[in-house]
Amino acid sequence: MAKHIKIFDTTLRDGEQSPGCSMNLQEKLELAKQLERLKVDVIEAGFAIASPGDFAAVKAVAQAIKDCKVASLARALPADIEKAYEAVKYAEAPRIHTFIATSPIHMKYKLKASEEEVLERSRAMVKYAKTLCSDVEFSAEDASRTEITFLYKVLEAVIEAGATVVNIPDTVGYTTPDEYYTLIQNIRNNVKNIDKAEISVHCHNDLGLAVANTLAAARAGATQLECTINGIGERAGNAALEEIAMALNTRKDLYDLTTNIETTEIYPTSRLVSKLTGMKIQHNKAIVGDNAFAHESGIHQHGMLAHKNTYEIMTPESIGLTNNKLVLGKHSGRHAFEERLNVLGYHLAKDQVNKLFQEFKVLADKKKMIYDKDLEALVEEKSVRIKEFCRLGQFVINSGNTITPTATVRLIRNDEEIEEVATGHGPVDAAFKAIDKIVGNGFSLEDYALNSVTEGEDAQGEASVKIKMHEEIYHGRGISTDVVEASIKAYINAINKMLSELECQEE
Ligand SMILES: CC(=O)SCCNC(=O)CCNC(=O)[C@H](O)C(C)(C)COP(=O)(O)OP(=O)(O)OC[C@H]1O[C@@H](n2cnc3c(N)ncnc32)[C@H](O)[C@@H]1OP(=O)(O)O
Ligand SMILES: CC(C)C(=O)C(=O)O
Ligand SMILES: [Mg+2]
Repeated sequence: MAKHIKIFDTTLRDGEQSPGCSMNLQEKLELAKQLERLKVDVIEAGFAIASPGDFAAVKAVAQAIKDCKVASLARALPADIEKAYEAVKYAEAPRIHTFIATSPIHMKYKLKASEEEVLERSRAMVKYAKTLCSDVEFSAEDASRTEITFLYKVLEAVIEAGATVVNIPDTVGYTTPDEYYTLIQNIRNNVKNIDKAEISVHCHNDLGLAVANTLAAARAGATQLECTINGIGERAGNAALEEIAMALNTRKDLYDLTTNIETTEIYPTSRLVSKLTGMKIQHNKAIVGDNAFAHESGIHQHGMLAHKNTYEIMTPESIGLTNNKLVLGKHSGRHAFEERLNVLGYHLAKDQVNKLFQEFKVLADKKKMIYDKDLEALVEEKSVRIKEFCRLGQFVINSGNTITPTATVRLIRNDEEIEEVATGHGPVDAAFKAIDKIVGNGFSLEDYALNSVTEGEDAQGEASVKIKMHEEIYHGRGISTDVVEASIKAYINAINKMLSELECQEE
């Protein structure tokens, strides 16, 4: 009988620590609901004390999620632990996740604390967390570089203090599969009362070994695996949930382990994370990359035609990927349209689907073929998860290599038309400056990129922008066959997101 192993998703906490990957409250809620559909066991929703925005997001996730445990990270400090509990206490199954570094280098230079002090603080803070919450996870940060007998001592102390889960992080992605296997096995064999707690592992990808290390730990008897969607996370990222889940699923013969993961929700979740964070998925990424199920060469195609198992060790359908190329056209109906949106990770209210369906028909009249990426761009641009504070009326650009680029932009705000003119370094810069004049500034442009969304002469250009206000980043996307129009729409989209978030915070 296969053993069950738990999946702890930290996309909303460690994943969000990826540079440029921050999400706002609505986005975090949307992702948490998708993680619930994916059936992860634990959602680490954030680090409650890090900022008021983080606190609000952890609390909102705790209130919304019914079927997963919800955790908040906390340093081994009373104020952190209190804040974490204040946010997660609304969950059906709340967890406080407290941590402290145990390696010599972290204790000496970062914490400036002796082994005795760290041991005592670990014990005391788990004990304190237990007075608030019955489920307490303790992480020995940088465990893989910790002196082993000290690690045993700390783990014994926190288990005695009531920790329900002990996590053994490879914080800096330093270990290797053989070494990590032995570490987990040694912990199982040498730590007193280890069977009273779950053994969790948390791997980073600095050497590209995060998933391999996680799987080695699973074989050695770890009972909880920490990971993120698309492997996003601090530096080179965390172990990728989709790779772990599909490795365990595909190699049941080897691991004999089962998870609760609903694998057909993997692809939608991956797309959603990419959209929300603005972090593109490399084409050759395992499981969820564009090429993961593409067969280019003749011998492979011949093999596939003869029998799919010649070159496919899992089916695209098993991760929720169905017919990912040409999808819809102008004769498609609402049901097929909504079904495709679900596959792409968008679960929208009926009125939102109806609104988008009208837009889709307009696009389908212009474009012969509608691809997934056209649909994603449409949803993002039409901003179904945010309020439309302002929208583009019209714009005129005067540009060339011998004149100063000038833009006239007219926006519609509360049915009022407002027009401004500005010059810039190029047509896009001029248009953004004209928009700044209308909406006022106080935010800055952090990033701007332009890509072709699909192939062919009617391919659409997709602009993506990131703007920053009060340390929060807002992503905007815009799509058009005209790249200046795409850029303007992306900028307005980001501004609308920012204004929606500010309105939410005021409520
Ligand atoms: C491995 C990981 O992923 S750890 C999680 C990383 N995530 C984050 O850091 C989230 C974002 N962080 C933040 O917003 C801020 O760093 C905060 C709010 C948490 C803390 O901010 P500040 O109080 O300004 O402290 P700052 O970040 O500069 O320094 C960290 C302090 O916490 C201490 N500290 C670090 N880890 C721990 C711990 N686990 N337990 C107790 N104290 C700790 C450090 O020694 C330092 O203390 P000092 O101020 O007495 O020197
Ligand atoms: C806080 C801990 C679990 C962490 O993220 C790490 O050590 O990488
Ligand atoms: Mg980490």
